[in-house]
Amino acid sequence: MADTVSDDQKFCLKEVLDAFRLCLSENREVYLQHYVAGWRGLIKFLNTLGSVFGFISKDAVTKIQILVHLLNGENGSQYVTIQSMVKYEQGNELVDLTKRGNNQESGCRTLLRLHRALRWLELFLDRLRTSSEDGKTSVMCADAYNESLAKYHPWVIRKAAGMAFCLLPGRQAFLEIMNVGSSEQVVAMLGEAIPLISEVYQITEVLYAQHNMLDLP
Ligand SMILES: CCCCCCCCCCCCC/C=C/[C@@H](O)[C@H](COP(=O)(O)O)NC(=O)CCCCCCCCCCCCCCC
Repeated sequence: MADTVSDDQKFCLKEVLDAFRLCLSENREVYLQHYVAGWRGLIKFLNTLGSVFGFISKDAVTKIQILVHLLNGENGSQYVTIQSMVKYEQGNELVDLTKRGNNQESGCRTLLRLHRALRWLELFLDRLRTSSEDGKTSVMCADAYNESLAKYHPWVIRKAAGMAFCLLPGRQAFLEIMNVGSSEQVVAMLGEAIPLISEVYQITEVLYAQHNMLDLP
């Protein structure tokens, strides 16, 4: 039977794992191109979950597009790594530091939103990896969200997110959408992916802290 979803739209955890592996340079810089690719892979997953998640996917896609635009733009060479982006945008006053101004679509503030979401992902995937067969994905997702991203979101977004989480598929179906194989194989691959995601997160967190950019408006 013909598959209605073509291969390049189909989510595969391996693709995300590979992207986050490629993110790290030898001297622990983070390649923006692969960071964006990792997010693109994750969005494919979100899109398989149905239209209730559309408002989340739409926001993430908008942010990815801003970064891709910068990467492919005339100053693209300044955006090779997150480190070079921070240096370039800060050095050229391209970031709004205290209140929203002319630089609402800076790479730094845009990436910060995804960076905060990456912490949610790390917490969620770790819960998924260590959960029992009857673990509830909606609870894992909500707990991870409340521990991370929720504090940056207004009430109305938290409410909408909470409602969407209740519609997540159960653990088994969730693991199957990852297209890796048996549950044990998915769990093993998560065990490989989470430390990489965590490392990318930590490097970015330290960099943003050093530049006082953890609260960009
Ligand atoms: C698997 C279930 C997916 C649940 C996703 C959990 C995260 C919930 C986030 C709710 C965000 C709602 C949309 C709007 C957000 C914006 O207000 C807000 C602030 O932006 P602004 O400063 O430009 O106004 N934006 C954000 O915080 C960025 C949110 C980006 C969320 C990306 C979530 C991607 C989830 C990918 C799922 C992958 C599942 C993992 C499987 C291996």
